[in-house]
Amino acid sequence: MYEVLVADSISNEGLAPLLEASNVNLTRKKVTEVEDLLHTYDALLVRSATTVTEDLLDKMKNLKIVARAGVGVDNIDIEASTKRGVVVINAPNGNTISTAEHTFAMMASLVRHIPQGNISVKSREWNRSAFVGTELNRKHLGIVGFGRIGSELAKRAKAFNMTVHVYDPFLTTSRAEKLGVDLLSLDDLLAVADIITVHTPLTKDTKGLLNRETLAKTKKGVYLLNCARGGIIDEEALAHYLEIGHVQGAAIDVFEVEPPTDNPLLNFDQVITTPHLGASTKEAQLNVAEDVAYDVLRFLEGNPVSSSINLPTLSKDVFEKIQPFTSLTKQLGAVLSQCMKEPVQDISVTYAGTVADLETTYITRSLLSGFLTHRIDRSVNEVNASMIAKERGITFGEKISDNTQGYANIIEVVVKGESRTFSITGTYIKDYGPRVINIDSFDIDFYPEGHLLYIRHTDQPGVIGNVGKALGDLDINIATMQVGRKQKGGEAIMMLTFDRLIEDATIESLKQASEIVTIQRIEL
Ligand SMILES: NC(=O)C1=CN([C@@H]2O[C@H](COP(=O)(O)OP(=O)(O)OC[C@H]3O[C@@H](n4cnc5c(N)ncnc54)[C@H](O)[C@@H]3O)[C@@H](O)[C@H]2O)C=CC1
Ligand SMILES: O=C(O)C(=O)COP(=O)(O)O
Repeated sequence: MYEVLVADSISNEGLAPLLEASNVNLTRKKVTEVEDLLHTYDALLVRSATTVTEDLLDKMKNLKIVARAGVGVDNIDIEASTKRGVVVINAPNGNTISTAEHTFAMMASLVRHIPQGNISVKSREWNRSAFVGTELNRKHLGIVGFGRIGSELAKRAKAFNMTVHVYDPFLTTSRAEKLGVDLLSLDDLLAVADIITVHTPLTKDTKGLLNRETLAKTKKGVYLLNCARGGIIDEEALAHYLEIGHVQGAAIDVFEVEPPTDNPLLNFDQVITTPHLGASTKEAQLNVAEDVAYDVLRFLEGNPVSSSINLPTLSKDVFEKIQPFTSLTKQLGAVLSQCMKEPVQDISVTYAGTVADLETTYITRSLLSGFLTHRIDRSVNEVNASMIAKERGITFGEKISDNTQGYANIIEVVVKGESRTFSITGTYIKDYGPRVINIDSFDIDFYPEGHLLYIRHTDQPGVIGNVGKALGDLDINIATMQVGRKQKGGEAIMMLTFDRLIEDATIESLKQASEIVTIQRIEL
C-alpha cells in the first residue's frame, strides 16, 4: 500500500485517480498535523502553501516523489530532493489559461481603477472624476518571460489592439516572429512599455530582476504587474517608485512573503491586489490535480512520469524500450563497483547498435546508480546518481559507436581508477535477457544476477576441477560456471554463480591455491 500525503488544498475531483486506486492510502492533512507520521509517506502533494525544505525531506525518510499541483516549484528544495533521490514533478500546463486570464483581468482592472471604484461606491460615494482610466487600445505591453502564460497573455493583449514587446533570453527571434511579438532586450522593453508584466519563474537570476536600477529605465507613468512570483519585482523598489509617482499603479497577485502583513505595497491606493489567485479557478484546479494524481500513481507503480523537474521526462513507450537497458546497466555498474575496489575517477560508457538510438542519458544514470549504490550508504537512483557522482569527483561521459561486435546492441563501460582501469561489456538479447559478454578484456558469457564469484587464475589443467572440488567439499553447489581466457596458458577467469552468498572464510580457503590470482565476490 502506498501512503500519499496531500498537504495543501487540492481538488478532490482531480485526485480521483489516487482516491480510487486500491493500492493507495491517501491522507489529507497539513504537514504540521502529521509530524509523527512523516516517515511513512511515499508521496507528498503540495501547492504553494507548503514549503518543502531540506528539514522536511529529512523527516520524510520514505518519500519517493513530491508533486506540485501547479507550475512554480520555488517552494520545493529541488537540490535537497535530488540529493535524496526524491523525484519532483509539477503540472505545468493545467493553470496556464487561468493565470493568463487573471493577469489580463488585473491589467484591465488596474488601468480602469475597478477595485478602487468598487470600494468607493460601496462607501456610498459617487466620485466619477477620481477614477478616470486609460485605454489598453494602442498601448505598449512589455512581457518579461515569454513562456506558456506570457504567450497566452500576448494573444489576449493583441485582441485588445495592444503592441506586445517581450524579453526572454531563451526565446528565438523566429519563434517571436511566429507569435507576432517584438523581441527586445530588457532595457529596450523597459524603455518602450506603458505596462510591464512579469511571467518568469522565481530563480536566482529573476529574483529582483526589476529593481531600483532597472525600474529607473521605465517610462514615467508606467503600470506594473506581478502575477508570477513575489520578488521578481523587488517590493521595496516598487514601493519607492510608487511613492515618487514614477510608477502610476501596480497589480500584484503574489508577494515575497505570503500572506503579506507589513508589506509596503499594501499601503498604496494605486496598488491593487489579489491573494495569489492566478491559478484559482475550478478548471485549473481540476487540471493540475488530475495531472499530478495520474503522474504520482504512474510513478508509484514503476512507470515514467510525464513532467519531472529533476529527471529526464520519458513517454511510456520510450520508458518500456529503455527498461531492459537500465536494468542491464544497473547490474553492470554493480559488477564494476565490486570488482574495482579502489577509488574511481572516471566512468565512460559506449553505446552501440539499437540502444544508441534510445534515451542514453537515462541509461547512464542507471549505470551510475548501480555503481554508486555499492559505495555509499545513502539511497542512490536515477534522480540523484549524477549529482552524487559529481559530488565525489567522478567524471562520466557517453559515446556512441557503430561497432556492435555482431550483437544487436552492446554497452561497454570503462572505469578508470587511481592505479588501473576495468571494463565490462553487456548486451540485452531479446527473449534471453541481459548478458555480460566481456569483463576486463576477457570474453565470457554470463547472466548478471544473484551471488557470484569472479576468479582470476592461471590457465592450466586442474584449476577448474580443484575449485569445483573445494566448493563441493564445503557442500556448496555451483549453479553455473563460465570460463574465459585471452591466450593458452596465460591468465584466465571463472565466473561462478551460486544459490546463496559465499562466506569470507570460503573465499579465503579458495585463495590458498597457488594458481588462483584473485577472487572477488559479487552480489547482484
Ligand atoms: N499567480 C499564480 O497563481 C501563478 C503563477 N505562476 C508563475 O508563473 C511562472 C511562469 O509560468 P509559465 O509561463 O507556465 O512558465 P514557463 O516556463 O512556460 O515560462 C517561463 C518563461 O520565463 C523565461 N525566463 C526564464 N528566466 C528568465 C529571465 N531571467 N528573464 C526573462 N525570462 C526568463 C523562460 O524562458 C520561459 O519562457 C511560474 O514559474 C510560476 O512561478 C504560474 C501559475 C500560476
Ligand atoms: O502554479 C503556480 O505556480 C502557482 O503559483 C499557483 O499556486 P497555487 O497552486 O494556487 O498555490
